[in-house]
Amino acid sequence: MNQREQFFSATAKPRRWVVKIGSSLLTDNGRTLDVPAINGWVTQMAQLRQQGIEVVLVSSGAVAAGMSQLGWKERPDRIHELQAAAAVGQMGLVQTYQQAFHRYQLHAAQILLDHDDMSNRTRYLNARSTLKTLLSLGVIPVVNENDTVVTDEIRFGDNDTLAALVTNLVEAELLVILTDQPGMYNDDPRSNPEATLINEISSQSPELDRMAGDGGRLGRGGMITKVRAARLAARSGAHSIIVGGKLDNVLGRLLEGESLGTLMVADQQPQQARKHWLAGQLQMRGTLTLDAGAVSVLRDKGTSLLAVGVRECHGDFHRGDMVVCIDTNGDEVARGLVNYSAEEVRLIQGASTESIRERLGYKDQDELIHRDNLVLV
Ligand SMILES: Nc1ncnc2c1ncn2[C@@H]1O[C@H](COP(=O)(O)OP(=O)(O)O)[C@@H](O)[C@H]1O
Ligand SMILES: N[C@@H](CCC(=O)OP(=O)(O)O)C(=O)O
Repeated sequence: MNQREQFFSATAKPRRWVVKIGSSLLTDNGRTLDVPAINGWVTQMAQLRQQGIEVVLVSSGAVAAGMSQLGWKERPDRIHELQAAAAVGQMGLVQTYQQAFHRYQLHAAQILLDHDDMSNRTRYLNARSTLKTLLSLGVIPVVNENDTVVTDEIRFGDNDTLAALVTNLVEAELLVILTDQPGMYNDDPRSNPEATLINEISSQSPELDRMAGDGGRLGRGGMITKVRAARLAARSGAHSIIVGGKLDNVLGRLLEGESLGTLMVADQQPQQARKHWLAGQLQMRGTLTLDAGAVSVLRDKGTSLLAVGVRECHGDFHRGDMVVCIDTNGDEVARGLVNYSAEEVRLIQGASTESIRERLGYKDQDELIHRDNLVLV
């Protein structure tokens, strides 16, 4: 069994996907949004949902849609004009998705993010909680770059990186990048007709850089940003597939394990990768000493950490910071992203969840560290 067959085998099918649809696909030759094509992908995503797959959609297309609404024929060079076009176009883009998902009784939600949201701990945690809540509600988040506040990303037209960061954020198992080519070739097929399609390759392979060349036409990110995206996604253990978005029922066929496009394999085991990712992502800001009961439920039952199980709190941390949890012997038990600041933890340590509001005057979350944000050591 090769990697792809293993990955899509009945028992191991990836359950959470990020699907990225690029500018080169979404626009009708760069002119306007290709609504029939969008309806087709929405149908496929609705079918994935019916099979219990959670889907986060990362969709480009705001600039192109805005250009068409404003009657612009050429993509402007000035950043503020691109930003204005994106602001106009984003409305039509989400409306198109909303209407398309509505046909399947599914709700779509608009999420606009920038890279700073991913490196700022509090924003990271908030974005993650919102996305995970939407997924648990069966809603399809439709993510795009917050083009009003970024410059480089809109200039380079790169939503591939954003899609990879979202893959890390929600710990998706698979990133599917739909594009205008059937997959990644060993050279740019536009300039080299001899180029051959790569079926499967490690995302770490150094050859990929040479093969990817430079940017494509409309989106301008080209294959190199997709290769980098696959490497970023691999940090949290996700495989990536770069594949032709116009292939008939492409998402359904991928789910069936059909060998389409290029599978870029994350070499690390997902659990290991996730552990490293969480631990490496953020600096440790504090230490919580847990009582024996908390240690045992964390280890044996995989539950969230509640305030009642915390005996001591050291360090000066904020909501969203990474803390290390130790037992009373000082041995490390887990690491995780904490929902309350050190100051707050000192007021609620040892207290029941019901009494948090009484002690603080408010309650943000029941858990001190949610199990999704906790990695056992
Ligand atoms: N090795 C390669 N394999 C496939 N496509 C390549 C390769 N190198 C460069 N490209 C170019 O990348 C383009 C896709 O990138 P881009 O236009 O940014 O798409 P998107 O808008 O989907 O992100 C292709 O049309 C192709 O010309
Ligand atoms: N965020 C912008 C541009 C993003 C973009 O084109 O990225 P890509 O599809 O990776 O080439 C938009 O929605 O138009």
